[in-house]
Amino acid sequence: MPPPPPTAMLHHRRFPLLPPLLAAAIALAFFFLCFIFYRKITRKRTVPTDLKPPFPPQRFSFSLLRRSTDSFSAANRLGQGGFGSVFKGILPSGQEIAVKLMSEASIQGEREFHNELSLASSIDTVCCPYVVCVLGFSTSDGKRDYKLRFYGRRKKRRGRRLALVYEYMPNGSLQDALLDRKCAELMHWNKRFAIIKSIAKGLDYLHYSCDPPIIHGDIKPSNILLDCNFEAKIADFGLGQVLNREDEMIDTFVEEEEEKIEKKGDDYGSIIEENESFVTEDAVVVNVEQSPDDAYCVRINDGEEGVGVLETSPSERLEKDCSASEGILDRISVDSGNRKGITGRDWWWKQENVSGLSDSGRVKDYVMEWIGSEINKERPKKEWIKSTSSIEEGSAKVEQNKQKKKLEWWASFDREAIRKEIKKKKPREWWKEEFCDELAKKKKKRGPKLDNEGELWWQKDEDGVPEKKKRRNSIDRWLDGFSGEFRIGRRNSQDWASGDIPKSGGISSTPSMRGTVCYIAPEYSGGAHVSDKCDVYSFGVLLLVMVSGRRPLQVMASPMSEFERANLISWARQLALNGKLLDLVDSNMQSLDREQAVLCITIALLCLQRSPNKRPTMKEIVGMLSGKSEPPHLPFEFSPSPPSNFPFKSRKKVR
Ligand SMILES: Nc1ncnc2c1ncn2[C@@H]1O[C@H](COP(=O)(O)OP(=O)(O)OP(=O)(O)O)[C@@H](O)[C@H]1O
Repeated sequence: MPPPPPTAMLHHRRFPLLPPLLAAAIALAFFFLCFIFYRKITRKRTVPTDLKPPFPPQRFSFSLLRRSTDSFSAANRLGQGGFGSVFKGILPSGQEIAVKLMSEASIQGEREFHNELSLASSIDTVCCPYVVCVLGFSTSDGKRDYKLRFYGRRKKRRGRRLALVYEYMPNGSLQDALLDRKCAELMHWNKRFAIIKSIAKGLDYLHYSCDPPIIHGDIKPSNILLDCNFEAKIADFGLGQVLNREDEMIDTFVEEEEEKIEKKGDDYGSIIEENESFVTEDAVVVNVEQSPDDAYCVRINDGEEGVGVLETSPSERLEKDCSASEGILDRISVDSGNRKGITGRDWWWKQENVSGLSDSGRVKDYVMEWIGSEINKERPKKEWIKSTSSIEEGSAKVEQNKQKKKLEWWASFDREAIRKEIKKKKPREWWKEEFCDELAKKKKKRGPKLDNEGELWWQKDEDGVPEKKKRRNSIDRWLDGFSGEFRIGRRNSQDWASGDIPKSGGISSTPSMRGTVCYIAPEYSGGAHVSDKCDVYSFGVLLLVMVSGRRPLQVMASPMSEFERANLISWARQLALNGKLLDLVDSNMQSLDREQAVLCITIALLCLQRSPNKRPTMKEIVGMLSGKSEPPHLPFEFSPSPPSNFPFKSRKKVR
């Protein structure tokens, strides 16, 4: 009898595939481990080692940001903006950072993300220490972000997460430090003047030294951040745009034409004046601020159907309809009936902390009354404020005709023809010689911003391999889709209008109007091209806020005495007319330099002129502030003693 085969031999015969299967499993495990090891290595590369500018913003891994901010904990939350929250984080190297986590649902947030990154590559924060440095960004791919549910099915946890990483600014925003915390450091004139100069230099850099030049588009105290020494830097380029000098020239041309028509007494000219001056000069009705408990706010908001709503209280309100595309005001009415419920348009009212006003309901009434009287003062012959019914019945037709006429007039401009005309008449304008030629020279020296394959720096992966050569995910395709918008330097207004999601969660900004109401230049709402003079206007408002240490619209506890000061801009103009500019200065200010304070207010009034052409450039303003150029004179209309033979009429159009 033959001996029984050894058990191993038996197994071998029973499972002939076992050895190759085992070998395959070991090989697979080996490859898997290699893959994990490779991922670890490549991930490590996404943690930038040297975060000292200049450098193009780097890609951070989302998990690193999550770890450095303690999972975006509430304790690390620095603030909340329109497109998401900002958190403090500490990198493994010990470097402090601020991470702006874009809100998941916000389309505008995605735009801001893209915009900020596109523009960040143009800003050299070494040359210009007055701009907050964007250290990097992170895009987490939602597809891979799963969590295991208890019954074993995998569920998508969240979508794509976008984050921007900035240098950390320990003293937060100017809004917070000056207006809310009222930091002692900012009560010294020297500090405030230094901040003013820094902001001016920052804007000058953006307008004239950046390649390409940039319009910030949203200058306001909450976008000025303060470092540990209370040095100011400009932040938040979410609404920034590349400056297009040609468009600016066309605007100048159109403005000149408007003025010609106005001089001729054309009816249409007066329509523009009415519409624009309402926004500009009676800024009280369009001002918006996140109010403190004791402040009173009036807001214009871009509603769902492109309707601008001016609200003064839930019970009384001013309402103004705007054309969604042009922002043309065509109807204004006062509804003085008692409103029981708060409609959708009253959302902002609910958002504001109105509890502080409850004991001073009279304040609202006074403000309302005052707004009415101010508007009546401005328009003594024309009944601007009427009951809703009377406007609808009586003047709807007239308004419609005016509106039609205005639209026709605008449509009559052939932009291409104008462009040609301008080039023919003035073939080499200063801006071409000084600006375009300089740009061309710079470009030659530095080489193009795009690499050989026409890719933007941030479209490349962290290891430098162009993204095109790799598998592209949805974020990349999306980013590509938007990039053209910035190269041509303009945004389509429809892009904004279609956003629908109010910035600041309905608190402070309105992206369809491209700025923050109250700081926004009047021509924004008139459908004009965005120019650097829009930043100049916002800088003017900021100057007044810095000198006075208060918000642009605010009524304090005692309504009657403070009443005429509610609107900072009107009040400043009034003081200028009375020759009492220094009354505007913050009463808490220490070691005031009166000459510098007067200089600042004068510059502010120059910046706040209705016509963008009349406003100084940021370069001129820097010259004035640093004493290199002649101190400016007040705009003639605000001069306290006009020649007696001149029929002076402040802020009013002679009709
Ligand atoms: N780099 C930073 N360092 C320190 N704090 C910051 C930094 N960036 C933002 N913050 C804080 O986060 C807040 C929110 O900033 P964010 O730019 O998102 O919104 P905002 O400018 O206040 O509002 P909006 O989005 O309407 O313009 C700021 O007011 C500031 O206090």
